[in-house]
Amino acid sequence: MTTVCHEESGSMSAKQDYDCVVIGAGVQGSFTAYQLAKHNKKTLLLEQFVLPHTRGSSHGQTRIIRRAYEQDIYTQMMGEGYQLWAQLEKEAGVTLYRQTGLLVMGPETSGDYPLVKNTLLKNKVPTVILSRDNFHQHIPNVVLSEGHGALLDVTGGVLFADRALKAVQDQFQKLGGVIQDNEKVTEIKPGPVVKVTTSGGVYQARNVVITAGPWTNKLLAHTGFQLPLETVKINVCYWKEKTPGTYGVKQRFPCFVVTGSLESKEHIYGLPSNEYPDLVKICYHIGSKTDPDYRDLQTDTSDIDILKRYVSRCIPGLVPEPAVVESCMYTLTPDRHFVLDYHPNYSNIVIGAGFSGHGFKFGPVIGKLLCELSLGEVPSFDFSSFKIRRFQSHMKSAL
Ligand SMILES: Cc1cc2nc3c(=O)[nH]c(=O)nc-3n(C[C@H](O)[C@H](O)[C@H](O)COP(=O)(O)OP(=O)(O)OC[C@H]3O[C@@H](n4cnc5c(N)ncnc54)[C@H](O)[C@@H]3O)c2cc1C
Ligand SMILES: O=C(O)[C@@H]1CCCC=N1
Repeated sequence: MTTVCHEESGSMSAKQDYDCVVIGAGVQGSFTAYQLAKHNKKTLLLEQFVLPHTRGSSHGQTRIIRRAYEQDIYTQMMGEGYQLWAQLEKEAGVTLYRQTGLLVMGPETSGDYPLVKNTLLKNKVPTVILSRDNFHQHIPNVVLSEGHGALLDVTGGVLFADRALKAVQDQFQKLGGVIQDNEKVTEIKPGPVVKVTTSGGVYQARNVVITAGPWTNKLLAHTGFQLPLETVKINVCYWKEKTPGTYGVKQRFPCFVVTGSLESKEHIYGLPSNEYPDLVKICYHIGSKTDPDYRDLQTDTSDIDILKRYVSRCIPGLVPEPAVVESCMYTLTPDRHFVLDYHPNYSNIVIGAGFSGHGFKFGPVIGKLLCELSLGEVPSFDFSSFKIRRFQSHMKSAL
């Protein structure tokens, strides 16, 4: 059992016991805590900021959901992902997903486009391949670049991100889970019982899950370990429609990604106008290095220049100057694949990190896996691609 103490006027007063403490209430920590509570574990979810907040990676109204990926593993994980999102919609009585389709465009014979096409077809995902001749008929108001292929992942769409985070946190609390926000974890003392100190108290638990997004290495430093992670700031740009509704979610305009190649460095994605009237979200997938505690001091806007050129060339119905710019962060691994694993030195500490700018859609699947790892259960999918040992050479040089 777990003892929880709070320092009040210098004295320590005992509070509730917990089986597991989850650190970080972004999408991954919230789904992990929810799964643990579903398994009747007394779970505490700690968050440094007052919820909801906009300082990490999970805020904002929308995210893309898709099965279109270069690698089978993600396409297959999303098979279960869609089911788990639908389950949460049912439990919480809210709509979290809107199907729009995902338009994938990119150099037809090089880079990621042919890999994505192959994965979709191999995994029998409903897909429409668009020819240059019929592209305009299906997707008016978008210019397909010379040499690019185009296809539609029919399952793609928009996830209502803020609403989803609230829904999963509410369900967690309904199951008896406890959220303590405005409590920053300042120390982790590993051991058979892990001691977690926050700005508000001291907690002990047999199991801890670290889902701290861009702050992961700051927390892991307390355990004498570092992952090869890099945090980057993304300028989240919204572009005004010249004619309102041209690219609207109600007009069934799809989400889209432009895949890159060695020759074409465009890694761009967009979502239909929805959350702000007449504004389409279009971002560049490569950001500038930042410290999560000083995100606003990173003022590089070279990504916006790339986007302006792309918008004026390929999305002619938009004003090629962003009307709104917000901020968000990616936590990148060297290979852009996730970290889902036990701490290398402490088997009762589980780490979920490095979601590399594409983790939101997987939240329900990742929560399930991190819960299984924390409970010592056999994982329901093969997570070998996400293990820490793949970074052996990076870690040696980092330490
Ligand atoms: C601009 C942008 C667009 C994206 N688009 C998509 C998309 O279309 N589709 C998609 O699937 N994914 C997308 N992603 C990626 C996705 O949003 C992230 O992978 C995901 O949100 C990561 O969640 P997380 O829980 O790991 O991190 P976070 O959301 O950052 O959560 C970590 C939490 O830990 C808390 N924390 C950290 N340190 C402490 C501490 N010491 N004590 C207490 N709490 C602490 C933080 O405050 C934070 O709330 C996008 C990301 C960005 C930035
Ligand atoms: O994860 C996603 O689907 C989006 C789109 C591609 C780039 C990053 N995030």
